[in-house]
Amino acid sequence: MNDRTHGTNRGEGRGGDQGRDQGGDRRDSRGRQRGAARSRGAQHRTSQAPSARRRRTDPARTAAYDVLRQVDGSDAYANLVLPPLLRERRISGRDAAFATELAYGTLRLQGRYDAILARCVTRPLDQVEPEVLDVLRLGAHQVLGMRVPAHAAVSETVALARDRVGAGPAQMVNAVLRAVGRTPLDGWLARLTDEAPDAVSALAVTGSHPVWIVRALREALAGHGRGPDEVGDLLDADNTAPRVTLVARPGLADPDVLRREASDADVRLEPGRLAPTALVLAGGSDPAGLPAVADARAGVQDEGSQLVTLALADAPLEGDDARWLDLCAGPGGKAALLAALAASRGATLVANEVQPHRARLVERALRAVPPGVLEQVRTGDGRELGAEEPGAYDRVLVDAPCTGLGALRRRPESRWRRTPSDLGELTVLQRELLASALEAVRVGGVVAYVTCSPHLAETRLVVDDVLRRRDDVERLDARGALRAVTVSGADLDLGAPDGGAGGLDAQLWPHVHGTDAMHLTLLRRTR
Ligand SMILES: C[S@@+](CC[C@H](N)C(=O)[O-])C[C@H]1O[C@@H](n2cnc3c(N)ncnc32)[C@H](O)[C@@H]1O
Repeated sequence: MNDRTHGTNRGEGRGGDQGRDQGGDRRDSRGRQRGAARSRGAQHRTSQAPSARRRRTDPARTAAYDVLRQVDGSDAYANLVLPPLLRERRISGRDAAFATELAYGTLRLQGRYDAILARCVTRPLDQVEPEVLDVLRLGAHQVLGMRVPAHAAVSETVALARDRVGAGPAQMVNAVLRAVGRTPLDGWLARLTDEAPDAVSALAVTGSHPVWIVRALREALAGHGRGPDEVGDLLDADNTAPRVTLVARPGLADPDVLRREASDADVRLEPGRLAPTALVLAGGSDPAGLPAVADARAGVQDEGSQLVTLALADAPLEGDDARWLDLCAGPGGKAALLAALAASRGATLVANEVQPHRARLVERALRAVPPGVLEQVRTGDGRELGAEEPGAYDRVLVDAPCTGLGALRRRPESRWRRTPSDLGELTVLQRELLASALEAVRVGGVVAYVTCSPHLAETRLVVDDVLRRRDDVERLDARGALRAVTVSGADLDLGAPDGGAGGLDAQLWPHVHGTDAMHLTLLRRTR
């Protein structure tokens, strides 16, 4: 047992502080809304006898519960369900932050909490009603992950249980959460580690990831030139809410001007650590309301996504540099950055996307781009584009559909939904899209193969397999290209050159770079 095996203190600390701070001025140290009891009391004192008073549940906790139910019951995505729900119920500011940390944190750490709850509930967990189980998970996260004092977490969660699942289950919730709270998190993690059959299972249960993902991440770390023992830190990073990062699209928004505008609107932005286009939210209100974001001169975008896009745009190229293609463009984050860069070079962009509704999102994302730069948003299968337009483009981006194992921190439930069988279909599609891109690029032109997954089957193996079938493509130095676009002086630790890709491919990591685990391979058509 070691720090890594527990693998959670760093992430938990951050998540915990965040959760508690977010309870700040309108939430007391028990994670309760300040003033709520008083106003509730006033309301009830006039109309009801004490015995008839029903305790109103905290709106933030109720919102988090409703998100969990929709994720579990309707296969919804938490990050699509929560924001409109908060808006609808007029939950804002620190209450919204509390609800967000409670919902997302509970989902991320569900595997760990289920293992702990299984040791406190008398029947097997799969025999507990899903509604009750979600209440228990929310309670466990408050007690063990958010540092809401156990007595407050228990009483608030019991009130939620009474409101949503009835008095009987509420008693059970009370007993179970008291049992959970009797052992501190470190004690639980030590016990789960001791009781796990092997080291990988111990990491999986304490770090709250499925075992197959832990295995795949260990292999990816080793395969991309890092120590497999870093996996504990990686799981921690996956369990920590990512910082909100904006892109100031070159030529459309100047990062310094954007910072000043943001500061006037009570949004504190700091320069990104790695990408010259990146600004990181350091405090204040939601940046979505900033004029530059509202009119698409800037947008929310992970710093790793910015770096790989900048690297493609700056990769050395001889001859024409006039037509660029984004083969898998929806919803348009990278296409918008590419288009802004293309505008400054006198190039044009075709953005292709197979799903019509996502193609419309691409159009929206590119609405600030000067006229004439966007040639077309093409709605079609990227696998066919190479044959339709052979040799027609100077730079091509293949941001391939993938498992998203590199972005687990921002999709709280996805680790529990993905299965190893997803890989089969995706990796066939990835090969076909890359092959099509290599047809669409001109001789001498550059293709960037990008995934937000570090899985070797989706990165190295796809590229190796496609290249094995042809002798007209060379691998370029993606690591050098990434370094060349990184803020000067920043330490872009890309690990040991990975032998399989000739030491040329680049892999970013949440625990090293603070970005999603973006993969970048750069290729050139030689003839
Ligand atoms: C990883 S996402 C791209 C993200 C995008 N580049 C961005 O930065 O906003 C992959 C996209 O590929 C699209 N896609 C899936 N199959 C495709 C195909 N056969 N041809 C073109 N696009 C496809 C998906 O609908 C999805 O929008």
